[in-house]
Amino acid sequence: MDGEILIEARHLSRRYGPTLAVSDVNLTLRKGEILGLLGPNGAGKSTTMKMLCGCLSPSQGEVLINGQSMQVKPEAAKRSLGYLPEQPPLYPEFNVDEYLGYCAGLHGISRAERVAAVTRAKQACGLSHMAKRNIANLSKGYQQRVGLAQAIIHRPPVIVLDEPTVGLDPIQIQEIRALIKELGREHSVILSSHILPEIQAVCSRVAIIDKGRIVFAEAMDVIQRESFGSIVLGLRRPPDLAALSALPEIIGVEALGEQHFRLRCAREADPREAIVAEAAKSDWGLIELRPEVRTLEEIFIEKTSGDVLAEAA
Ligand SMILES: Nc1ncnc2c1ncn2[C@@H]1O[C@H](COP(=O)(O)OP(=O)(O)OP(=O)(O)O)[C@@H](O)[C@H]1O
Repeated sequence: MDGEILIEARHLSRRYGPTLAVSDVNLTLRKGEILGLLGPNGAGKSTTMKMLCGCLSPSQGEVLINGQSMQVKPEAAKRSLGYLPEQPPLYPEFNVDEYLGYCAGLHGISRAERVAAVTRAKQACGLSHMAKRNIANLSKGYQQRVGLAQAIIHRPPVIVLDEPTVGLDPIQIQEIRALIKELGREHSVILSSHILPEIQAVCSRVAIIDKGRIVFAEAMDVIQRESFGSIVLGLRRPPDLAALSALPEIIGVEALGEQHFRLRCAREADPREAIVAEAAKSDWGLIELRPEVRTLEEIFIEKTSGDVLAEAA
């Protein structure tokens, strides 16, 4: 994707004393993207999000928001950014209008423009009918909507959401995911989560973080296309492996048994037709041809299995 780059993290690292929580992370968020930062507990998601938002200084590296360096020009960088931390910064004794008006003021929105800004944010987050309700009396789902409304009150091009559905019930989770997708039409979004279906439901791209490092990053549609990354082939009269390796767009061959093979396909390739044609021509006796689906879950477990096993233990 070639959209304008709105967040660029370059070689970000962060230490807490002896703990290296984030190590040499490079990330980009482009216009129009919803990027999911997925990782097991303790992987470094929150630390990364805090550094992206300028709430925590990196031990090393740099963050650019809309071309402005968070380290050199934090005010300019923060103007382009809305942030919903894991614990939303709500004042329970305020009503929704009061709180959002206060947040608008913090973002430097003039008094004359505040009412319009609050109205717009309430509308975008489905809060118009809750305007006079005290935040303390709202359900957790509606409190999260208020958290999202404060993140977009100054119409930033980018919003950063740290674990936005934690602690919500299943219906609230569906609603907040739908709302994030809706906000993604107007804003580019980066959200962190340790919930795979969340990333699958909401994001256009995923980066997996494990032990402070980005171990995988790819567009969702490529993952779905690439889930077709290999083919299991069964042949009654197989040739030698070199002949299978020579098939078009095959980049690796593994024998699964005497008559079964796993063929790894080149990125975005679909060599099925060519394989069938060659098998017929060379009389290999084709008995099976099955694309293998590699789900995000499998990729996640493969890339983070150490942690998952440790957690299970
Ligand atoms: N203030 C701190 N002081 C010391 N260590 C910290 C601090 N904050 C985080 N850590 C450690 O840094 C590592 C990364 O933590 P972080 O909160 O960024 O991970 P996370 O992926 O957001 O996890 P979770 O999903 O559990 O919130 C963990 O080992 C954590 O214990």
